Amino acid sequence: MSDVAKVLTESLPYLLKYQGQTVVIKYGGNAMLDEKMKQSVLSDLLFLKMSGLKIVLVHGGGPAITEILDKFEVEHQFVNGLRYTNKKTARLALMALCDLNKSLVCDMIKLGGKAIGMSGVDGTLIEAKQLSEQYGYVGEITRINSELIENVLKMDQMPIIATSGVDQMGNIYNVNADTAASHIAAALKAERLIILSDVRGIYTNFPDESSFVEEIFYHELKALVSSHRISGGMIPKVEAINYALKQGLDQVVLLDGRIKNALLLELFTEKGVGTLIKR
Ligand SMILES: Nc1ncnc2c1ncn2[C@@H]1O[C@H](COP(=O)(O)OP(=O)(O)O)[C@@H](O)[C@H]1O
Ligand SMILES: CC(=O)N[C@@H](CCC(=O)OP(=O)(O)O)C(=O)O
Repeated sequence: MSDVAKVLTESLPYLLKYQGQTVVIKYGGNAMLDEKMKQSVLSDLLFLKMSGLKIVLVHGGGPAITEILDKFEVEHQFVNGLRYTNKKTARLALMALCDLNKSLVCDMIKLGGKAIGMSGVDGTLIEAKQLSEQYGYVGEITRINSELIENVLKMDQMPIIATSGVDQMGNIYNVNADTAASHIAAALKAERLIILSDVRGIYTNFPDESSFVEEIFYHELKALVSSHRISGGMIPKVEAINYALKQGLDQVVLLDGRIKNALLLELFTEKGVGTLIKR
């Protein structure tokens, strides 16, 4: 059998396994910076959709938000991995994320796919309230309009979601994209949540390459946060993973969005390439 035929044949059990399953993919802003890799990730997402998976793409855009804030000379800083946000920052974050959102939709169309881009503000997709005064207009999610996402999926379109939130008074909140992805996965009762970042996975002693782990239990991950071996943007990810696992997902996978075909290797081969976090 040729190598190509072998690969195709071996993918059959996975195609059957994932048929009709909902998979939420969180695509981080740092992993999106390389244009070539971005196109490759989008092409893998389209491949997965055409293979019968219900793909929901939730994206971040930290670097794009930073760029726009710098351009408008708005001061910004991160506290515990979350960006302190005032009213102006929340609007500029929405602006940057929506711009990115539409460019992802255009890229998907160019690849031959069908996608609908939405922010969490549209249709109150992500309803939020103030998390704490400490962070200003950073949102804590109070409800996900899962019906809206399900309807988009029913239309055979890929939902692409920018994660700003809104409250009943029309106030805009800056919602961390990992947090949003975990709430969306839980609300949709998704089979899987995959977080695409700019790191191979979890390191028990970051950045020591030899401390990379293929599998880890959540309680072990939590211990790494307590001992300060997990920091920065990884902190909201750990919180998000906790939420998803508590809400019933069996596992969450952290993957390097800069590895070519990481998603296909993770879903369609025996051995994944990232870190699997279990309950
Ligand atoms: N123990 C750890 N293992 C892996 N990454 C870690 C760890 N502690 C901190 N990090 C940092 O977390 C970063 C991922 O978070 P972030 O930059 O916010 O990504 P994204 O833009 O994908 O949301 C990694 O690039 C790494 O610098
Ligand atoms: C509250 C908060 O920190 N919001 C994030 C929202 C974007 C995000 O989460 O993007 P990444 O996934 O690329 O990090 C921010 O302002 O950067």
